[in-house]
Amino acid sequence: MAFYYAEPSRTFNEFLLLPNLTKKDCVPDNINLMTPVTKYKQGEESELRLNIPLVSSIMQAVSNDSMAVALARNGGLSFIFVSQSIEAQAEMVSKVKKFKAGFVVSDANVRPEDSLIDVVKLKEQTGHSTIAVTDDGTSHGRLLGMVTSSDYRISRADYSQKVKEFMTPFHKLVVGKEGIALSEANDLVWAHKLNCLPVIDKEQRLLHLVFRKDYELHKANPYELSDDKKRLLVGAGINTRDYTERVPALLKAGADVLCIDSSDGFTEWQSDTLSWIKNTYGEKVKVGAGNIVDKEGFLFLAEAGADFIKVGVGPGSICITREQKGIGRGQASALIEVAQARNEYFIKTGVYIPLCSDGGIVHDYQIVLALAMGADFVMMGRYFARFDESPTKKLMIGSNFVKEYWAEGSNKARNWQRYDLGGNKELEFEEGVDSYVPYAGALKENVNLTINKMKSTMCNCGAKSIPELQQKARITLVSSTSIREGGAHDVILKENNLKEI
Ligand SMILES: NC(=O)C1=CN([C@@H]2O[C@H](COP(=O)(O)OP(=O)(O)OC[C@H]3O[C@@H](n4cnc5c(N)ncnc54)[C@H](O)[C@@H]3O)[C@@H](O)[C@H]2O)C=CC1
Ligand SMILES: O=c1[nH]c(=O)c2[nH+]cn([C@@H]3O[C@H](COP(=O)(O)O)[C@@H](O)[C@H]3O)c2[nH]1
Ligand SMILES: [K+]
Repeated sequence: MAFYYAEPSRTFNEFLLLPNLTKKDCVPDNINLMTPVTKYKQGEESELRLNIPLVSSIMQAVSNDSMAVALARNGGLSFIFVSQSIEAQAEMVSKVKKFKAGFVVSDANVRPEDSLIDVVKLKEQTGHSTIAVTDDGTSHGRLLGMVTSSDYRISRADYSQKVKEFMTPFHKLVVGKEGIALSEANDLVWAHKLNCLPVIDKEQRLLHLVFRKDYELHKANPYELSDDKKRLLVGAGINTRDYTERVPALLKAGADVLCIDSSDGFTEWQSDTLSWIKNTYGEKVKVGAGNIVDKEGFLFLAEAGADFIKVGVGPGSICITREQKGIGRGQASALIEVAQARNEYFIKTGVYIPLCSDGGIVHDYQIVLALAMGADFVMMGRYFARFDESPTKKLMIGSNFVKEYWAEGSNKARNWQRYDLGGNKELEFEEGVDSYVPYAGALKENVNLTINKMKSTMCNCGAKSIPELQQKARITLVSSTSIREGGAHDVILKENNLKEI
């Protein structure tokens, strides 16, 4: 006979946190959001920790290198999406590892023999008006000059004119030498009234550009997440098919942690993948697994060697897996049961396995709720897709800006070879939708606001750290009428266009 759960499965929306005594030192400045990513033994510390408990989803529409850089600079971590070729994914990882704050790789480059028309086209394509002239037209070729808008006048221009005739030649450029510190580069920018300083190596090859306008961006990032060589941390998704080739390539590119990306982690595909990684590399390579929604799934992946475990089947904003396959569980119920299993496992074995709550976060407070329920960090897709740094197009719909956001199980994402499951194409069905999300601006401002709100909630709960919150939180179910009580009610909201009379 089938097994029946006694309780219905519940979502984050059905719970609230109660205030605990807030002591006077429990203020936002004193709240520590550091959290473990990978498993550790009792009395030891996790080898990989986040400064804020947020990671971005393993999705084409969310986690590329620009998202990874922005998020790591603010204390969280991205897992670069796996639904692309091994080479392309490794290249993204490598870009994050090579990132140096304030030093950009030039993305608009020409050869001296190219013409003004090429410059104009390139400017249109990239949106950048500072163009490097290198011997081979690549971003790391030998630097021969620079072109900016002030070097030519479109109205009078002869489009066939060669770049070498109007560029600012190398001997007139102020340049920085390889190894220059950002502060020194900025001093040169200011001393010579430059807009851009090229940095070159001993062979005069172009390495980076340092822009005056980026100066503001170089302000301290107190949460920045980096390794012992001051390189940003980055994660990468893997699948249960091509891991013998993908994992070595990602590690070579510098990935700090891996995570198996799947809707269903309770499979022998996953235990095989984990075994292969641990047998090949031992414990030094860290890999998360999932997704699961119950104690059985947790224990299976824990025994298989997962360094962290991801919880969530079907809660995501773009997910239709529950509708399509009838598989899933309310995210709160899933997390509560898995967290209890994790705590029991810790008591029994002395090994603490961090949990990641994946999908379904709609309000900032729900992040705190997920942490209070036992998650160590949360993975979000919709949240991050809204920002400038996500890989998707920003569009105008009506009078609003939106960004594209599509599911990994949508046809759009599946136009990628791993979805050739060998079966009849006509029998395939989508497990996610293609959508838009409201555009929200830069990651930094949004994450700062979210962190501020989370700290405020934690102050009410009298918890100065995530472990303390997990210990102390008091959580209540809410009835549907108390949800109504929680919003503005029985008043006429002013923003409802009441004109003054
Ligand atoms: N968290 C969620 O609720 C959901 C997430 N998704 C996302 O969609 C994407 C695709 O997820 P899935 O379809 O679960 O991908 P998947 O690659 O894990 O599984 C696809 C299919 O391939 C099979 N399979 C896996 N490894 C195999 C191997 N080595 N040999 C033969 N067959 C194998 C699986 O059993 C499954 O039928 C992921 O990005 C996932 O995160 C999709 C649905 C729900
Ligand atoms: O049912 C699904 N079908 C899909 O095609 C799909 N693609 C992604 N995901 C999962 O959704 C998470 C992001 O959720 P949010 O947008 O709510 O943050 C992600 O982190 C994934 O766990 C999918 N789930
Ligand atoms: K399964």
